[in-house]
Amino acid sequence: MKQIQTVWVVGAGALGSVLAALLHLNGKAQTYLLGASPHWQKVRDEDLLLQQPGRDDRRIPLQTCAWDEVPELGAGHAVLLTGKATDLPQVCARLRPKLGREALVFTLQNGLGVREMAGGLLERPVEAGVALFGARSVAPGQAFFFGPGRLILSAGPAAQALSEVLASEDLVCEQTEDYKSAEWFKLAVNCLANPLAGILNLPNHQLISPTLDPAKEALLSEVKAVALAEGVEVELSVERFNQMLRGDNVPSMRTDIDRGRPSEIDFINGAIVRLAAKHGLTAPANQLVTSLIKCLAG
Ligand SMILES: NC(=O)C1=CN([C@@H]2O[C@H](COP(=O)(O)OP(=O)(O)OC[C@H]3O[C@@H](n4cnc5c(N)ncnc54)[C@H](OP(=O)(O)O)[C@@H]3O)[C@@H](O)[C@H]2O)C=CC1
Ligand SMILES: CC(C)(CO)C(=O)C(=O)O
Repeated sequence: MKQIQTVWVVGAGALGSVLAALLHLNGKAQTYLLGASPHWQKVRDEDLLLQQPGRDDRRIPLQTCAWDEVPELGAGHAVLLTGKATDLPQVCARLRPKLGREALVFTLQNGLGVREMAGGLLERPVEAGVALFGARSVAPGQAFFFGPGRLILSAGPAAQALSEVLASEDLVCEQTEDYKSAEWFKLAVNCLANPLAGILNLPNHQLISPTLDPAKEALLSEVKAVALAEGVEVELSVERFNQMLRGDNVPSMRTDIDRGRPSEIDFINGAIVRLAAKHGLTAPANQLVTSLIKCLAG
């Protein structure tokens, strides 16, 4: 059986910081947070402040690693790609020279085709998972974890090995043989939550307002039609979406707009528009939010 001794969490954002903290708290693998941002620097200098609704704040003494400190990564090492999909080309270019064939690589990022893109850039198979929970960093050195969460991994020995070191009562790790359905389910959630939060500047618990249900229905019906054309049935309804997104988190696309950096829209609603065209369908609602987000964030 594969075993993971060391985890390199690549991408020191909200998701990466929370995962690194959970790994650290489990204590089953040595964990390093790899990044370069002001947030990463603050964690390096002063630890991570982990905040979780209903829990006391905790300071987590995460080990950090700068890009020029990364050693050769081989057997027993796992890399979790957790930064923005838009940063993958630069991240993979830095990572590739360090990666031995035996190291495991997982992408836990949102967006369609991210796994294939990472695999192409790294010239190796990449495992994947979808993170069904919210995370947010509102100030350097701090991260909110809207847990407990679920992580659904593509089934296999690598997923088993990651679950051994990552699973806890705060994060249930599941495996699925039908990863495509899990990926599309999460994509559908993101196609509703992310552009609406981005455009309207609303947290999750306001996105569930019935006033927005027609907009969610319009987006979701197009996502489902495109998914069907791709051979996937998406088992999401607006009702289920409204039950899922009850927390205080603000979807990550809003953070992109607030920080003035490119959004992941091309991997989310933009992917629906492209695939609709490929199948001779139209996706006007997804096209609309894609152009609005591009106007706000690029
Ligand atoms: N946030 C969420 O709830 C969820 C997010 N995801 C997905 O996870 C991936 C990462 O998203 P998320 O963690 O939200 O992204 P963040 O916006 O928190 O972080 C993205 C990158 O921004 C840089 N960064 C972090 N903090 C700061 C700061 N204070 N100032 C300037 N730059 C900063 C980091 O760069 P560096 O690494 O170079 O240090 C980091 O990798 C995306 O694909 C997203 O869609 C998936 C599920 C839930
Ligand atoms: C599910 C959601 C919307 C978490 O809030 C997310 O994946 C994101 O913020 O990108």
